[in-house]
Amino acid sequence: MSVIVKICGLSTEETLDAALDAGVDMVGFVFFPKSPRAVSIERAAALAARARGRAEIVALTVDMDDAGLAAIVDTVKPDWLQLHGGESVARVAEIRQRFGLKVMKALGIRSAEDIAGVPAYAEVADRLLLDAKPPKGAAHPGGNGVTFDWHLLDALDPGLSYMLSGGLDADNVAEALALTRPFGIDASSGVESAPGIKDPARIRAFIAAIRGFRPTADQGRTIAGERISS
Ligand SMILES: O=C(O)c1ccccc1N[C@@H]1O[C@H](COP(=O)(O)O)[C@@H](O)[C@H]1O
Repeated sequence: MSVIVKICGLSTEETLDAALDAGVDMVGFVFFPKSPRAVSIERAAALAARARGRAEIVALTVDMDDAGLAAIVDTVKPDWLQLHGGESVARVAEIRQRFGLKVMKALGIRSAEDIAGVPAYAEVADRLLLDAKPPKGAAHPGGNGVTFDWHLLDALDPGLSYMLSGGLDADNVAEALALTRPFGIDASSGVESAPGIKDPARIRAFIAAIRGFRPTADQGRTIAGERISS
């Protein structure tokens, strides 16, 4: 099974088309007002309509209440809700139940302690996204373009499925893939020319780097399949 690719924070037709034409699997729209990638619900709905059937549509939210989530779900009609804040295990389960959509929970990783908290979320989320913890004082919990020590993921149960993000770009994604075993890869700032400005050439190069990655024999790498919670 090949690694799936998500490009997050798209906001224009041109860059959305570049990702779709390059074979992206998931496209993400950011509903976090402080982000340079934030889009209105109406803008996201138009972009989602353009992408539907070609890639899965992800609505990225941060500690959003039910009314805000309902407005996005009703108008954008995403396939996934990405929860990128401090949502508790119980809140993730509640959102999944209430909206009847697949839920991807993003978890920030900086230390071994952060790894210890991952399995509980695997019980309630349809997918996990392991991202770098934001630098101290960062204005948003993701999209900061920073990597983390990928070796920390060695401590995870090999059967646990996850997507990887955090500072990934065309230059470092092969190394990340060689050291980890993600189900999918997600990037935002690494495919931009400036914060919030996606770059079609960088999107193409990033997806080509992932599609062209071949593990060496001694890496003996396996990709864990999806773990769908019941
Ligand atoms: O992209 C954002 O602006 C954003 C804002 C708030 C929460 C999450 C956000 N992005 C997510 O973070 C990952 C990693 O970003 P990057 O590649 O390091 O820039 C990104 O893929 C989004 O899922």
